Amino acid sequence: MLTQTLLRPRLMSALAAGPRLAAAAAYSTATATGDLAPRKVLITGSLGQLGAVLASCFRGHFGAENVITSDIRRPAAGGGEVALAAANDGPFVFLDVRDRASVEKVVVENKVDTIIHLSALLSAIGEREPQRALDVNINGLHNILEIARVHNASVFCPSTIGAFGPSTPVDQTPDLTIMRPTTIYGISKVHMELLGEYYANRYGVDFRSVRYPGIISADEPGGGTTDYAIDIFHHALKTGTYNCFLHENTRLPMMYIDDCIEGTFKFITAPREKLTQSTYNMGAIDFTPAELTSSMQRHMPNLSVSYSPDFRQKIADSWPNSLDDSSARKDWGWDPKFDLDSMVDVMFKNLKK
Ligand SMILES: NC(=O)c1ccc[n+]([C@@H]2O[C@H](COP(=O)([O-])OP(=O)(O)OC[C@H]3O[C@@H](n4cnc5c(N)ncnc54)[C@H](O)[C@@H]3O)[C@@H](O)[C@H]2O)c1
Ligand SMILES: C[C@@H](O)[C@H](N)C(=O)O
Repeated sequence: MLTQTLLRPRLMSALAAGPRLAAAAAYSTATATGDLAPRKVLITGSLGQLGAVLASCFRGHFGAENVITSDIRRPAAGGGEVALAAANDGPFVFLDVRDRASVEKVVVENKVDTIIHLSALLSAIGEREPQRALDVNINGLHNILEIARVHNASVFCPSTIGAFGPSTPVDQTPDLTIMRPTTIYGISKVHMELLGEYYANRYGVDFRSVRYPGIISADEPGGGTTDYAIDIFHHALKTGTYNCFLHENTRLPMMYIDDCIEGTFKFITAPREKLTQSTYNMGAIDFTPAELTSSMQRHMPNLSVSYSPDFRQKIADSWPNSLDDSSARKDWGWDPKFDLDSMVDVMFKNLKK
């Protein structure tokens, strides 16, 4: 398997250009597996927690002008440097994924061949607004798959540990198992996994998905159940205290953003023939709020955390403790690097900056 790490001239000039561009370019060193042929990429939901960073990674490899970012909102002041860069460092268009004609126009006019479909309502916000979650997560996906079928584009759309449910085996949850989620988010993601596979088998669409755990980064999270693991850092640095919305012993699978981006880029660029399934578990670390607190107390011995579980506790209780990701490791070389302590160290380093 051809593996290459590229530190492109574009990254070198971004680093020379100053801190904002350098922040955006930081992810362009991700490793590709195999196919680095030129691509024309459309990313939906680009201003969210993952989209901004993925856009930076793809622009670093394929050129800013070849990666169109899009969202239903404009980058807000205070939305973070990487989110601003996602909109400002290359083409950005306003797109509502529920509006098929608008998405299709962008794909056709720009000869897009790769769609990274990130627009979604996450687990907690989905339970607050189930009808809007259905609309965005289901109708948006239908539009993307149809456009990909008609215009011969590949699709990457992430799934989640939220696709599992209370009857799923909780430890080392395998790729193929009982999937009866109880949130609208999880139901929409199981639908996405199955429909994507149908489009692959029936129409030959190159559809790929991974089940991410909770992703931890310095950027603002989008309204999920794993958000506590980000919020806690911000509160700790501002006030030295945090009131966690999950119970102290709630174990969930998690992953640091650098591993997420590195793995996602590897997966999307992996040769098709290496893949034996359309959706893969992507595990990394797992911990409880109490364990995260202990690790953070290495930096802040006086950090004080209290616990007031709310409606998100029920969601968390329906998800796995840890994932079996052996197929991802075997098929396309998934190899996460961050453990709990190294993730905490880098989060403090970045946030203090
Ligand atoms: N962040 C995580 O921990 C995590 C874990 C597992 C899976 N995922 C998946 O990764 C993807 C991205 O997640 P994220 O954390 O960046 O989410 P996010 O909530 O931060 O970003 C989602 C983006 O979608 C946009 N959006 C909402 N409705 C839209 C519409 N109608 N049209 C176009 N855009 C719309 C929002 O404005 C937002 O910027 C999602 O599919 C999510 O399910 C994320
Ligand atoms: C796990 C993931 O899908 C998201 N962070 C959520 O909690 O909803």
